[in-house]
Amino acid sequence: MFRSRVMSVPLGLLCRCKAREVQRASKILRLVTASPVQTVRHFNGVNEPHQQYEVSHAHPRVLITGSLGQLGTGLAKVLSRYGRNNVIMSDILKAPRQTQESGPYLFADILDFKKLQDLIVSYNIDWIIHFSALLSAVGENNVPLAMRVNIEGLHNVLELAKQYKLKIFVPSTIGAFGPDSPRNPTPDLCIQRPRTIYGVSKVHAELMGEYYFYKFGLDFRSLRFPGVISADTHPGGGTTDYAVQIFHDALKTGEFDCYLREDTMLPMMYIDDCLRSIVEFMETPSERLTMRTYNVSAMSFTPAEIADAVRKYVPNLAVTYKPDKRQSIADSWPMRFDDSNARRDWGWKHHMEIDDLCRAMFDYLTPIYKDTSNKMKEQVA
Ligand SMILES: NC(=O)c1ccc[n+]([C@@H]2O[C@H](COP(=O)([O-])OP(=O)(O)OC[C@H]3O[C@@H](n4cnc5c(N)ncnc54)[C@H](O)[C@@H]3O)[C@@H](O)[C@H]2O)c1
Ligand SMILES: C[C@@H](O)[C@H](N)C(=O)O
Repeated sequence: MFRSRVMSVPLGLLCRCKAREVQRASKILRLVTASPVQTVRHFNGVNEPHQQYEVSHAHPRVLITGSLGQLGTGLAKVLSRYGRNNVIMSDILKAPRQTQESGPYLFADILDFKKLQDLIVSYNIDWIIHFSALLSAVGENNVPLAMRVNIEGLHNVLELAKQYKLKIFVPSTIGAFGPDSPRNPTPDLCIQRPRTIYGVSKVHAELMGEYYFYKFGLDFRSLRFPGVISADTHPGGGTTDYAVQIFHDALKTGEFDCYLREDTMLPMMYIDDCLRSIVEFMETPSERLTMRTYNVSAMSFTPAEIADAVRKYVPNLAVTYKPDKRQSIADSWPMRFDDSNARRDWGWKHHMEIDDLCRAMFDYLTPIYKDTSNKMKEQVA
């Protein structure tokens, strides 16, 4: 459970008070700090107030970097249980109106150390959830940028988390393993020689975080995720994106071109399980963790298997397989994940299997595509 920070009594106030007044002053301060909700003024670099927000002191204040991506959008909603203004979303993109209206959203480039420092101090941050990254396929297309965002960006948040004693979560991935790792199943501890800049940057993150934990006592936590599947946001350019695209194409055209071979088995997870794992892991007391980086798993399937599952909803779906350069990335990744350590240490359990995932995707997407097609018909008529 999160323990709220103890506010210190200002020295000047104490010196001026006699004993009875000291007691009275501390009582008042205790009352003020015990109050679960306070209005906090945030200041920008020129000492102008940003805005006033009601923040809950019973819960951590969380900064999410890269929060407009596939995972951040969902996690911000899940964490709103900590209080609407306890979750600070940040990214380098213009946020949709809905995000801007749902709580604090700020521009923050992960490469800008000072700006991040300003946010952490001004918003009195307790936890950082560090999502900014270039994923596997886009990373291979721009290696220098991937090195900057995924490696330099990580250095910035690690150093700030150390400086301000924050708890920090940095996701890792099945992509942190390579062709020399055991692939079926892949355990937590084994050889890691990934062949993508994305994978290399994630091994770097795991090792740096663990180093900061042992050297400086930083509460660094990481989960290695499978390919994450969600309906409300599009994935950001990974090798597992096909498993989201198939649902959209099935509903839009009934035809799907898959860039992986039909027998390419990869670990996958539905977004709700993924987000729940982050919250449960972050809320686990440190003493229960025997490691700082854990595999988490849900299911594994091939493109042929997900196509069959999708055909229960779109029976005439036609799929063609045209492997491209993402095939060699997928061929170097785990086929199944061994997550027994996460299950043992902090009780990790997935809820969704392949049929649950298909139901959830169609429940969300079918009305949207029906609505779009009705509107198009109306326009033509
Ligand atoms: N989605 C998955 O399948 C999956 C699986 C395993 C691990 N992960 C990890 O989870 C994290 C989030 O993944 P995601 O799928 O949401 O990614 P995403 O690509 O959807 O989102 C990443 C976000 O980072 C932002 N970003 C890029 N450059 C930035 C910069 N310079 N400063 C600040 N923000 C910047 C982007 O604008 C984007 O919104 C990543 O670290 C990723 O490696 C994702
Ligand atoms: C697996 C994960 O890290 C991401 N979806 C990718 O394919 O790059």
